[in-house]
Amino acid sequence: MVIAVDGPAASGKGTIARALATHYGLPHLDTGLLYRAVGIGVLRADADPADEAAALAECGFSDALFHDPALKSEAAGRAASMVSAHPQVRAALLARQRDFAAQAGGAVLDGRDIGTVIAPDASAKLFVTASAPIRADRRHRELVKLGLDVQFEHVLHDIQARDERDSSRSAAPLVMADDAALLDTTDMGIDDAVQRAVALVEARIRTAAND
Ligand SMILES: Nc1ncnc2c1ncn2[C@@H]1O[C@H](COP(=O)(O)OP(=O)(O)O)[C@@H](O)[C@H]1O
Ligand SMILES: Nc1ccn([C@@H]2O[C@H](COP(=O)(O)OP(=O)(O)O)[C@@H](O)[C@H]2O)c(=O)n1
Repeated sequence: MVIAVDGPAASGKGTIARALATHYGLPHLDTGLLYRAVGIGVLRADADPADEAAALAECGFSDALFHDPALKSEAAGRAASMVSAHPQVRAALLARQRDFAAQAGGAVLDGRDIGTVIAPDASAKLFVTASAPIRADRRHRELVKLGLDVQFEHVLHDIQARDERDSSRSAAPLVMADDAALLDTTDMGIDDAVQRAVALVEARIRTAAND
């Protein structure tokens, strides 16, 4: 079984994807980490994330980079959002994600284009969202907990800029797949959101079994 979880920044998609992976005993891939790894590579090379060739040169990173705390920073998120708009970068990272989705037994992946591009035939697709101020509040708390000195207004502005960039790019923009179930977590705590996500996946599986 493949479960696709997409949505904008700090909507809770990673939390939900991890919980679904535990619930169904499936491996999980946070695909945002791939774009963050390229973004941080570009920044460390003192290059411009808007430069497609410079971004493409950073696509050969190893999985070890996923554990680098710098990937969590706002700067990495911003750079990731810029490098992810380059079609050649998306193409370079495609096989890694498709291979993960195709492994025996299935997988859970979260990102922006899982249900539309990476795993269009996924058994269940969720599109997780929440209002921008709520998402900014969650991300702000997360960054403060990590010991980073960031202002709420700055995080909100960053999230809104990323929403705009991710939704308006021509290569695999952030859009809800036609056959995805919408999960708005604005007024839900984590436990409620996870319970609702499991219920939506179960409903999807039941419908598929009856088809
Ligand atoms: N429903 C929720 N209510 C409150 N906090 C949440 C909820 N879902 C996630 N969070 C918290 O918000 C932050 C961002 O969640 P995360 O799952 O990483 O989002 P995303 O993967 O969409 O960027 C984390 O600190 C997480 O614990
Ligand atoms: N499948 C994906 C995952 C992330 N991304 C890009 O990578 C950036 C960082 O993704 P992320 O999932 O780590 O970000 P958050 O939602 O956790 O803030 C996003 O703003 C997107 O531009 C993408 O284009 N496609």
